[in-house]
Amino acid sequence: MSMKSRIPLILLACGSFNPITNMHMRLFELARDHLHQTGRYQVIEGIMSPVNDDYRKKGLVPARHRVAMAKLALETSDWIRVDPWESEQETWTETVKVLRHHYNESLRLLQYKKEFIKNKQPLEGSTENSLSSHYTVLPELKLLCGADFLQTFQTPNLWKKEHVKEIVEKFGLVCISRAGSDPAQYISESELLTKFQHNIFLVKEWIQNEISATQIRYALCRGLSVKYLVPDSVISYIAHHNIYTEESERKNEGDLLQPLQLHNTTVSPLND
Ligand SMILES: O=P(O)(O)OP(=O)(O)OP(=O)(O)OC[C@H]1O[C@@H](n2cnc3c(O)ncnc32)[C@H](O)[C@@H]1O
Ligand SMILES: NC(=O)c1ccc[n+]([C@@H]2O[C@H](COP(=O)(O)O)[C@@H](O)[C@H]2O)c1
Ligand SMILES: [Mg+2]
Repeated sequence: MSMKSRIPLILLACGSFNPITNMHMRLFELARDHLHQTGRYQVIEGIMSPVNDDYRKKGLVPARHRVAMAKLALETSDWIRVDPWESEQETWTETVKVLRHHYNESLRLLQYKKEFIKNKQPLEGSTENSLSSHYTVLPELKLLCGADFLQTFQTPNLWKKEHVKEIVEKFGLVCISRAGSDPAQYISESELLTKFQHNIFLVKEWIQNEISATQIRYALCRGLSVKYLVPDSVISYIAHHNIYTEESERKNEGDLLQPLQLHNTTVSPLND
């Protein structure tokens, strides 16, 4: 199958990115390699979507900083970008709705490109660009995550069942291995995930590491080095704005709307 006849695919990663780490960016690289090796897909774009401040996870610093850090980190990527849409909404947005938004955006872009072709106007950069070689094919949009994310599907009241169904049935998942998580087991334990297994891509990271944003924040609070774990540009930004401190780590502490209770309480503004 030539690259041209492959299905164009967009990867979307949702999370706190508090702060972005080298591993967050590696997720995209690992996923793209894996999908290309299937011979069926061409990954055309990666989107990182930092969660809204209203998610109220402990230690979550303002989205403007998380977005700014992700932008700095992704300056060296020619295919991954950060999208602030989710972080700019009035409240927290459930992940399936973020997927729907970006799916609709890719539809709009396709319509726009088709208009250009109809009017026989030359499409900007249409000769070499791999993005525009697919301008008449609707891309698939898949949710990119780590194996611990898959595990949260099992947490009571955290995800609506119809949302999980829509994610795996309509969109699809690409899940990267993570120490301490066994995604194949989570799938086998879930009737729903088993049913849509064909739409869940499990990717093994052979070069194991255990970078976690929480550990990065702890190191920063203690004045320890995080060099080579997050990009230098992000380290400078953190130092310049003094973002991660003991005080920032106490943010949302004891909040009744901690993520684990998202769908558990009637007073939560996070419910619809
Ligand atoms: O400690 P926290 O604050 O939870 O930070 P984190 O490193 O888990 O990072 P996020 O929650 O922001 O994760 C965003 C996504 O990245 C995934 N991810 C982060 N670090 C990873 C790692 O080392 N290996 C595999 N997946 C990872 C994670 O599963 C989510 O799907
Ligand atoms: N019901 C839902 O849609 C739901 C529930 C819990 C977390 N999430 C998302 O999963 C991600 C989890 O990120 P963290 O691992 O940083 O907590 C966030 O993007 C959050 O919005 C979605
Ligand atoms: Mg996490």
